[in-house]
Formats: sequence, structure tokens, C-alpha cells
Amino acid sequence: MVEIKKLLIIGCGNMGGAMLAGWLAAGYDPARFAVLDPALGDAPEGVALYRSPEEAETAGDHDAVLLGFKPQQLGALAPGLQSLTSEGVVVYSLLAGLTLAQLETAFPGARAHVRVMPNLASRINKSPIILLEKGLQPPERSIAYEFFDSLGTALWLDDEGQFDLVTALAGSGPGFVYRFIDALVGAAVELGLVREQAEALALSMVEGASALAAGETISPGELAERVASPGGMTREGLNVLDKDEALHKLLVETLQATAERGAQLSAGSD
Ligand SMILES: NC(=O)C1=CN([C@@H]2O[C@H](COP(=O)(O)OP(=O)(O)OC[C@H]3O[C@@H](n4cnc5c(N)ncnc54)[C@H](O)[C@@H]3O)[C@@H](O)[C@H]2O)C=CC1
Ligand SMILES: O=C(O)[C@@H]1CCC=N1
Repeated sequence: MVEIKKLLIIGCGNMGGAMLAGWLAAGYDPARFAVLDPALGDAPEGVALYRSPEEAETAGDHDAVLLGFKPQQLGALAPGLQSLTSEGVVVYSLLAGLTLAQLETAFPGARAHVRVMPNLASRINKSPIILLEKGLQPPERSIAYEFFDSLGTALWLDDEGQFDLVTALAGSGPGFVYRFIDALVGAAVELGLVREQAEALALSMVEGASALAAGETISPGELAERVASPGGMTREGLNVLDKDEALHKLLVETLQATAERGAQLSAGSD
């Protein structure tokens, strides 16, 4: 049984680094992690850093790997990673768009294959983490769930056909939220506020609004109605966003374009 006694993170850039920081912040022993990355400056204290598969193989003490390089690199890197992904090792993959079947083909010696979709808030243990697996035993599923749930809120997805869409929502989502906040700040500045003040107000507003909505039983849509006092100011702004379903249509297009890119990556697009 694979207990994730030691996880080898292969490619520890923005996303792998955020997850590693989250696990360490959650109290996991640094000795349970190792990194294979030819370009990373430093690994956190207590985490072994290897520069080549051969170096990692010499240590040879991991029972799980987390693939954190780019999806476009899979074909080139997989042949050199075979000995690190055989003999019962479980392969966890962050590679956007790449399917379980593609992971099975690339790493036929692995015990099981798991797609994992986090976002950068893993660093502060506040990320949704979507999981989809093939080959884990029930106790291993529980261990995997607990391990990834420590980075925020994990959930198992049953339908791989929805993976690109949940990636667009939960993995890419922070990018869209940051763009929205940035646009809100830009608009406030254009209308007369000082940027520093607008940014501070926008960030604390979004933090509070999100935390409130997460703790409420009513939906975000209903909360928007609560903000809009009858005959008040907010309704006028909501009317602009709602006109011709402008925001709704924009976001359908946004998620669609993002999810479609997953299919392109899966098909081998650069
Ligand atoms: N950035 C994000 O918010 C999210 C990224 N992902 C996925 O995470 C993966 C990594 O994305 P980022 O962290 O954004 O990219 P990144 O470019 O920041 O990190 C990639 C890392 O891979 C390393 N690398 C390159 N060649 C390597 C090799 N031969 N062996 C080992 N490591 C190698 C690089 O040095 C770098 O540290 C992608 O597959 C992406 O789809 C998934 C969810 C969210
Ligand atoms: O942009 C990407 O491809 C990755 C996947 C989700 C977030 N970042």
C-alpha cells in the first residue's frame, strides 16, 4: 500500500512550490518531501533537492511522485522518469489537460495514476483540490484525500469529462479573480481614487465578501440581492453587469476558452 511516506516533486515551480509550502505550513515533516528540478534555486530547509533523475534514483526512497512540470514536456521527460515511477510508485499529476489514459501510457510501471488540480492558494492552505484516480485501493484513497485536503478543500471527481471545466473554474479561477480585482481598481482610479487606497479597499472587500459567502447558507446570487438595498445605489451597478447578461456571457466565453485549451494540450498542442 502506498502511504505517501515520501513524495518526490518533479518540477517545483509556481504550483509545485506553492503546494510544498502549504504542506510544510500544515506541519508535514520536510523529510517527507524531495524535489527534482534542474532550475530551482533552493528547496526549503530539510527538503532534498535533486538536479537529475539519476540523482533522485540514487536516493530512491520515494513511494509517490508529483508531476509539476509543463504538460508540453510530458513526451520528452517521461522516458527518463521510468525508473522513478515504477515498483509500486503512485503518480500524481498537475499537468493541465492530460488525461489518466495519457498518464497510464506515459508511466506504465506506476501502481496508480491520479490527476490533481489545485490553485496557487495551496500556499496558504486555502485551495480547492480536485482529485481523479485510477488504481488506488480504498485506504490509499483516504490517505491521498487527507494529504491533499491539508492544502484547502479536496474533492473527488467521478467524471473525467468535466476535468477541464473544473480546472478552468478552480485552477485558473484565481487568474480571473485577480483580473477582476485589477479592473475594479483601475476603474476606481479612473473615476478619481488614489491607486494605493483603491487596491487596499478592493482587496479587503473581496476577502470579506468571499468569507461571508462561504459561511452563508444562501447563494452568492441571493447575497448580491441583499447588498442591493431597495431604491439604493448597488442596484444601479448590478444593472450594468446584468444588462443583456453581459457578465454571464463573458464568463461562459472565458471558461469555455480555458477548458478548450485543456483539450488542445491533451491533443499535443505546444
Ligand atoms: N500555475 C498554476 O496556478 C497552476 C499550474 N498547474 C500545473 O502545474 C504545472 C506547472 O505549472 P507552473 O508551476 O505554473 O509552471 P512553472 O514554469 O512555474 O514550473 C515548472 C517547473 O518545472 C521545472 N522543470 C522544467 N524542466 C524540468 C525537468 N526536466 N525536470 C524537472 N523539472 C523541470 C522548472 O524548472 C519549473 O520549476 C503545469 O503542468 C500546470 O498545468 C496546475 C494548477 C494551477
Ligand atoms: O494555466 C494553466 O494551464 C494552469 C492550469 C490551471 C492554472 N494554471
